Amino acid sequence: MASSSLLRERSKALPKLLSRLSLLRPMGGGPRTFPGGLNKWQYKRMHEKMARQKERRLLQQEKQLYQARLRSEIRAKLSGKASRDAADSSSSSIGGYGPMSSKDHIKALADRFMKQGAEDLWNEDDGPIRSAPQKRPTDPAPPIDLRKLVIDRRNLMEDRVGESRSSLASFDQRRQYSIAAGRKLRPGSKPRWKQNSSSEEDSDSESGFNLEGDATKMYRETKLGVKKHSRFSRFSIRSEEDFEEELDEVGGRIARKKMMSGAALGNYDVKTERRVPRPVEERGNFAKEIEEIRCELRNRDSYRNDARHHGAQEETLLTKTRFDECSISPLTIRALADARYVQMTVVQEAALPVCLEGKDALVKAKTGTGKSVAFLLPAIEAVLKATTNTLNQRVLPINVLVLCPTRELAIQIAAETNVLLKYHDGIGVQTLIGGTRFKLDQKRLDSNPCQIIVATPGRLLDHIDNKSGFSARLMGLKLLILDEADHLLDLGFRKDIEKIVDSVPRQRQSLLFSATIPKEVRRVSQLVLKKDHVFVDTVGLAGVDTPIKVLQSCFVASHELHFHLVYHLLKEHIMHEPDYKVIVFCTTAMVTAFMYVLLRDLKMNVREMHSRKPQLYRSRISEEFRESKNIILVTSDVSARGVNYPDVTLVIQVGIPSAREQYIHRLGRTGRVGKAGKGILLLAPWEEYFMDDVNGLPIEKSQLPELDLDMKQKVEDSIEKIDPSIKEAAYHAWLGYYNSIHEIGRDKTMLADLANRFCHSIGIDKPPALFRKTALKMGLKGIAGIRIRK
Ligand SMILES: Nc1ncnc2c1ncn2[C@@H]1O[C@H](COP(=O)(O)OP(=O)(O)OP(=O)(O)O)[C@@H](O)[C@H]1O
Repeated sequence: MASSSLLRERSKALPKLLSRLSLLRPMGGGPRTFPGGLNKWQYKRMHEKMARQKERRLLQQEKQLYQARLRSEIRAKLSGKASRDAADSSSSSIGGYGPMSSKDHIKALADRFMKQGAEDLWNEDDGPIRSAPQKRPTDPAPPIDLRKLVIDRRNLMEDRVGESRSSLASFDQRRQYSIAAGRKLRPGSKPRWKQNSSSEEDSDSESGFNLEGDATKMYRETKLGVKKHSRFSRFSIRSEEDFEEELDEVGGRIARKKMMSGAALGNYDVKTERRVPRPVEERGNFAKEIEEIRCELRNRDSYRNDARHHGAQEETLLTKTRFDECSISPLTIRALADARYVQMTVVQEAALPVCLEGKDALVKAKTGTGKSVAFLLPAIEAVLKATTNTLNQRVLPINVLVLCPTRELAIQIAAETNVLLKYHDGIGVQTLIGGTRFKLDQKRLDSNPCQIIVATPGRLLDHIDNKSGFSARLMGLKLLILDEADHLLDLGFRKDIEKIVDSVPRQRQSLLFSATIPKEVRRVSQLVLKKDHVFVDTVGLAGVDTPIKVLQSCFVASHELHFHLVYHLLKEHIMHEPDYKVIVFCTTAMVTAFMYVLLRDLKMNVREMHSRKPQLYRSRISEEFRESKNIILVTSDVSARGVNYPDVTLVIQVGIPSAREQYIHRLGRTGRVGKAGKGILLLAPWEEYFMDDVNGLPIEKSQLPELDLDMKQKVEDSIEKIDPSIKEAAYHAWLGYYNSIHEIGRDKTMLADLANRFCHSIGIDKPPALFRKTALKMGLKGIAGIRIRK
């Protein structure tokens, strides 16, 4: 018995032994298996990938060291310490100023990373973040400086005079937007396409980043307060630092000028420029002046509202500048004319000169104002320029990469590119987006090589990592574009963007576009942009971020009434708008699914779109909604940004948007290209705090309408009929969404209570149970009102 079982064991072990031996076989002939059951090629590719990753890691470290060193040198130079250090240390000096001692270098690095707000520049490899030293609580609050208040008031008066001028200018049909640039245009100078030939001096100053030249020039210009004007006198041109400072100054003027990036130069970038107070006798009665200041401040808001009101009538989108005035290919101009694009929009007029010049730019313009064309034209020019140099290359390089946050947006931009490429036979564009088969992408790339790729970050990284030869093609990249840049630089996408930026050449032009650019994004934009990039802002600090012709209102009602209200508002709108086209935004995919089923049951012509739907379905619905009238699209945030559905008459947002920016983008699906539109925000009473986040936007709080009893009953009957699994999924999704919102998610007991109220509103009495793991992850285990699955 024993010997037979031994025999059986041995016979089992034999195949394993043989497979191990096969690894040791000499090279040549016959199939071989490698550890993990990989074949030879998979094994080889795995090793190549690992080697690439290692190389990338090393490069990254080296890059960081280099950049840190460079920053230290700049800092040392600006503080004048370098020469002393050079004298102290025996090491050689570069260009007249020596490197810092290692001690100073470490101190400088610490300064730079410990600066408040530098967390975004922190890298995993840099080690843990420590908070900046806090101000001691015992520090007495600074006394109110009455003199400063009076001086501030004078500045306020100046601002007001400036504003009334600009408002007059707007009556004069002139747009106001600002370009914050490292290089400034001279008074009366023309944009590139208007100049016969650029002077040598100009091209010298633009070539490369001359540390000394640029910094000194910027300093001189900022210090002297030089404001230069281009041919487009309506552009106010400011250095980026001016702009940053202005942002900081909103709450009251600070007599300081910041130079270079605060995060990069530590304290050395702060120049103190004292305002000289006027002698006392000149100042008159302080008390009276202070009272006037108060009055001024009170009036200021109403004055701005007035200006906005007038602006609403005056805002025009198209400028007098025509596309054929700018130096783009005649073939593109023909295509533009075919698409009936003759005059430029404001953002195109402002951004094209900068982008065509080859400068890095961060561009902010309202939703629906033609940003896509503003970056696609330079994209085509970049390909044309690159093609002349790459005619004989065996592999066709990818010259332009456009990154978008959503698949629908990528498809739309590729379609728009094709419109502009109508007469360019040799140039192609392709999309790389999730939700399609990877193999199909590969086939398309091989059979139909293209120079322009429009991609979502995840799928692009798949190709970089897994498609042999793709990274090599990316080495020909000349222009990187981030559409909806603030979203792409958000935490959700940032890591992917960092990886993509690491996979493309450093010598490239980068353009970032969005309708919203929060301050924090301006800081991290340096992940992609060069330091001397240009900031083109067609909205301006005093401007409103939303289209002026869109009427915005807000209803506050308890959850139980939300679905009834949505139905009522839709009915009303349909009655008054024969060609209605409505988008209803919900907080999550599953809440969207619930809303869709409800409205469908209420016999509305409704479609649904969210991330849980297959890509083919999403594309079909997107196309149908674009082409149709008298239709309602219920959607999650997949449709919030960039997608251009023409003639949307109403946007309803149910529940709080994830951020102010998201509110603006969702609203921007209506009122495109200067058209009129309507936006309604529907909040529960406890969500009303969001109104502070959208402070400054012209949203009017509206009275709740009387709800018809029959209609109420109808909605309740429909809710009753909805499948319990849809309701359950909606509850779970709702809980997840609000848990992730800081203001609500931090008080778990309250969250559970609110979730129960939502539960009632969708017709469930008892909240559905959560998986133990999910509850743990969400920090909801053991919270009253949260049920856990047994
Ligand atoms: N010069 C032009 N003349 C007329 N129409 C234009 C012009 N440029 C763009 N458009 C139209 O403007 C509409 C909006 O353009 P686009 O989608 O590029 O806006 P956007 O600024 O990118 O909006 P969002 O911020 O929502 O992404 C499109 O329908 C486009 O066809």
